[in-house]
Amino acid sequence: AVQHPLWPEVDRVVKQQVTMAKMGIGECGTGWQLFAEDGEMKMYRREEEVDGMVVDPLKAVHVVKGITGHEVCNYFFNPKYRYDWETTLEHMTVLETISDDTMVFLQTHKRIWPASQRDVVFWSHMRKLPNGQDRDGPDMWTVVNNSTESSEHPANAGKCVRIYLTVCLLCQTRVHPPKDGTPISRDNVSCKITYCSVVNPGGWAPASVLRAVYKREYPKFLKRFTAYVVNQTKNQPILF
Ligand SMILES: CCCCCc1ccc(-c2ccc(S(=O)(=O)CCO)cc2)cc1/C=C\c1ccccn1
Repeated sequence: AVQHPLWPEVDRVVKQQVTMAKMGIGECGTGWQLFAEDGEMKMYRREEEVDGMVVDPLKAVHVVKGITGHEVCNYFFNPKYRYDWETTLEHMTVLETISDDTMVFLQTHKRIWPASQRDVVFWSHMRKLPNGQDRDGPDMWTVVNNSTESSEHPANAGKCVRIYLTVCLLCQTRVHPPKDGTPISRDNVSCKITYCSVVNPGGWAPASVLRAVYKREYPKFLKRFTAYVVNQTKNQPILF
């Protein structure tokens, strides 16, 4: 089949992001600070600035009972659910459907005072990853979102400041088979979620405002999103 022009970049960025998401915090270089903790969820950030702008990389690790990596990635990737869980989303447009696992989105996010409103254009790709070492272990699933250009939606042409982001959601399903050989239920599955993101806020925004936004929004986002998946799947057959 003829390759889409974005495909080589998608494949390269996905492999690079998955490699980094798999690395423990200790292996990801120095300077990571634990800035939020809530039960199984741990959120780390590194203070980093590019051209005087805060681009603090974020890495969150969470373990959620009762859901699988395939289910988590479906609800994160599929646009039909996004308004249900993405609280800062004002508008989302699918600019292009490249394949059933690769799409291009335009999103405008609610204005966060005193900064100006932001928008973002990114490709999003969902993929099952071979689990390599232990053959019979459950697979890993990932969704990678990466900013891209759109000639129809040039950056900073309207009221919004264009942000640039790379996001990786990496999910590993864990199955704890019941001792008595009864069929596996949702009580026997859990999902280890690693969420990595680097957001360049585009135009200038005060470092204190950005860091306050990230500190408030990211824990809220991950808790809300995972609770949403638990609620959506609780009475459905398990999707491995
Ligand atoms: C001054 C404000 C600067 C930036 C505001 C902002 C805009 C967009 C985004 C953002 C965050 C995650 C994604 S995604 O993971 O790809 C899921 C799909 O929506 C896409 C966009 C982040 C943020 C900044 C903070 C912030 C943090 C967690 C939640 C919401 N806002």
